Amino acid sequence: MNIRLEQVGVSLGKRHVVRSASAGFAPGTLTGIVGPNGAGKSTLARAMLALVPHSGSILVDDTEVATMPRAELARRVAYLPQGQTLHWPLTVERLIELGRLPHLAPMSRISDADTAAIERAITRADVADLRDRVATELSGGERARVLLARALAVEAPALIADEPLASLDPGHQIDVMELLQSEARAGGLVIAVLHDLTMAARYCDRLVLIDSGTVVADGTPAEVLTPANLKSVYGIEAKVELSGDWPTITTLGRSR
Ligand SMILES: Nc1ncnc2c1ncn2[C@@H]1O[C@H](COP(=O)(O)OP(=O)(O)OP(=O)(O)O)[C@@H](O)[C@H]1O
Repeated sequence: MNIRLEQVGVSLGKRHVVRSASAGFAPGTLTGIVGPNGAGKSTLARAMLALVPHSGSILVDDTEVATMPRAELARRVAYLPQGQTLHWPLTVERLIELGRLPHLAPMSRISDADTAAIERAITRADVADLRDRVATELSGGERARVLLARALAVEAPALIADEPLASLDPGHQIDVMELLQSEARAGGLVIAVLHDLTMAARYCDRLVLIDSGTVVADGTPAEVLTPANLKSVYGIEAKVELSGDWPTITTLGRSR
């Protein structure tokens, strides 16, 4: 499975939120999409799920996403949306079960294979202790892990996670990044929208840096997270050390 973006544009209202974005995503790779607030990261992720109309082309294995039947796209690309609110007081287990919906024929019940996938997702996202809780009563971090479990339950060859670390404590941030990395190591195509550059540098194989709706850098963390890029895109002065296995970034302050 491959995802390829060619000259993608997205307009919301009168605003050109994504402009001429081109990038390719391959199996076995954890790619971080980074960039400042409002850069267009979530919009680009949503375009890859055909949730907003786009110009240019977004190809999933040579098929344009806009023409792909919704259920097929949902089976091929799992999606963890940003900051989702829950409206129904379902148990955690029932909520995670919803991840199997793209696999179910109309009016059919979940199969043993679906149950096994749900159990794998519960284990991988470390939410077994929450399975009988009512999802609307969870803390922000607990909810984030449960929603990740729902996305994992799809067992799609690709996963797009929009800010999967939001509201997580440091330990669970590491757990989630290790989980995303292991999905990629197992052959998955994994894309994560991230704000934490240290986590992005440490765990991602590749980073795509977005600014004002445009891809401004695309490469290894060391290639992308340069002091010059951090200054021009985020407006910060930062020290980048390349001595270890991944670049470490110390933010020194706003650039003047
Ligand atoms: N429905 C909409 N109509 C008009 N503009 C919108 C709409 N939705 C989002 N935008 C604008 O599009 C731009 C990109 O938004 P997007 O959510 O993709 O950014 P982002 O990079 O994910 O930001 P953040 O890091 O803050 O989550 C922002 O300026 C936002 O205000």
